[in-house]
Amino acid sequence: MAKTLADLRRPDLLQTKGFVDGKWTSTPGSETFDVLNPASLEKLAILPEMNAADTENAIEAANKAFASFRKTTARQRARWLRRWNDLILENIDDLSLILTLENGKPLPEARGEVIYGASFLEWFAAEAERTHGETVPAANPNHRILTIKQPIGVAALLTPWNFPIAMITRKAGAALAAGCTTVWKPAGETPLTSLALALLAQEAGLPNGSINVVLTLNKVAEVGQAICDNNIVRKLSFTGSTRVGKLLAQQCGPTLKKLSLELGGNSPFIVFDDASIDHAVEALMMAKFRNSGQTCVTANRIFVQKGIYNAFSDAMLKRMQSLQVGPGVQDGATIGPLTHERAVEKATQHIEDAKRLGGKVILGGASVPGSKGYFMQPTLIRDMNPEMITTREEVFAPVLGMYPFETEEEVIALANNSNVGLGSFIMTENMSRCVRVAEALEVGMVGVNVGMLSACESPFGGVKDSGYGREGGTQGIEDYLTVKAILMDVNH
Ligand SMILES: NC(=O)c1ccc[n+]([C@@H]2O[C@H](COP(=O)([O-])OP(=O)(O)OC[C@H]3O[C@@H](n4cnc5c(N)ncnc54)[C@H](O)[C@@H]3O)[C@@H](O)[C@H]2O)c1
Ligand SMILES: O=CCCC(=O)O
Repeated sequence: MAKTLADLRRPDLLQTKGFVDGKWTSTPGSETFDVLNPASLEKLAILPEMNAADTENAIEAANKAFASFRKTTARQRARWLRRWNDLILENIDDLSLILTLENGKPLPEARGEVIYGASFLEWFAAEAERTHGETVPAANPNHRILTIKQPIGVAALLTPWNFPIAMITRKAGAALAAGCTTVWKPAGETPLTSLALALLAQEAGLPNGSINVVLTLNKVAEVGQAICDNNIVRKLSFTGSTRVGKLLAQQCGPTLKKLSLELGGNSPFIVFDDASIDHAVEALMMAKFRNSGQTCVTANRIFVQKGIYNAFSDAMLKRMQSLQVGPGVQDGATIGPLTHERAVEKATQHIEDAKRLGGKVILGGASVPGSKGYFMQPTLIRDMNPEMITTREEVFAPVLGMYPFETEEEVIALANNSNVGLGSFIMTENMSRCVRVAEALEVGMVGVNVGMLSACESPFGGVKDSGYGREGGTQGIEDYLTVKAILMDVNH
């Protein structure tokens, strides 16, 4: 029997209200929205549509809490984060199930995301105590200069639907470790995991008001504007599309908030003639099909050198034929539904466009007929060329297009011919080439003979229209800190 919400060991992890100042809240008579299972379109929960006034209350609560939270010791915050990490891992079965039901990803992948998400809490718990200042040699012999790092203030954390657990822990772990209090706005499609995380954070002892969760699906523009306009919010971190990232950056102009924007990508995946085919195929399976292709760093343009093109394409076809499309709760499913309907339409348009411009579909090529949910067949297209839409736009679906190339210089130019620069992947046994190409790519991250760029200890982020700021790594906490210089006259 496929699992449902009735299988939760702790039914209280399914919360259906906003979370403000440590209390579950909804305004009586307020509008509501439905959270749907993208595999079946069944309703999972009905949540309150929160509005600008609710958002202001959440910001006020975070501000009130900041007065005392900022003074807590880093060690105390680290203890809370570690306890939160432990509680998340203790409840991994329930969190994975809620994640699979609201987002669609297969249960084993959901478990992977829970572990990945929790790892940011453990990482930032340790980083909390490493936010050292400096002593600076002063030019004036009577002066001494120190720097200290302090929490920037209330942080607004806006997360997408593709990694609803890991994206919030990556932001909130850093913010709370730094001593900031937070207002979360999860994607309306996948808010249930954020609510479960907030509940566990409260159990871990994090003080009231340090985490507040605002819920909306249809009033997202109003809530987003209320966050941007509010002077109390000193930091905004957003993961999502470049379009919305630019809008938020404009809206935050008047209040000069510090921003972290982790936006769209268009990752090149480059296979050179000297690559190990088996290894490159497995790396591409990971880079392309994680979360059914809905990852900001997903391999989007697969460049394969001519000498290996046919052999690689045959091997990839064979490997892709083993993928199993199905609801994420179904045993053996490796490709779940896409998270919303727009994604199926977009992928279908990309496939039709590639066909029209000479691409050859050798596997899949359409949505899954007769299914209620948002299922797309894993699709392999050969003979892609730069005129096609997927060369410029991320497809965000299990659709893989292969482009032939001849030389290293040519593929670097092709890879860099993009307005975004987030992830990239290089497959080769030649280490000198790895270094040359990695240095030449205009991106924030390069995977060399790996299909995964994600690790809590590694800085994650992009260049160009992929945004700015880094999450994770030693850099992640810095985005939530300000440096204060203290200049002293020691002969006074
Ligand atoms: N970088 C990523 O991880 C990521 C995540 C989601 C989507 N995307 C890209 O964006 C494309 C479109 O997906 P989408 O339509 O869900 O992305 P989107 O950018 O519209 O939505 C992402 C998040 O932004 C929020 N949002 C939307 N409008 C907002 C506003 N005015 N103010 C504040 N928040 C707002 C949404 O609620 C959601 O939480 C995808 O196909 C993909 O290419 C990238
Ligand atoms: O899609 C955005 C983030 C994915 C990741 O952290 O691996």
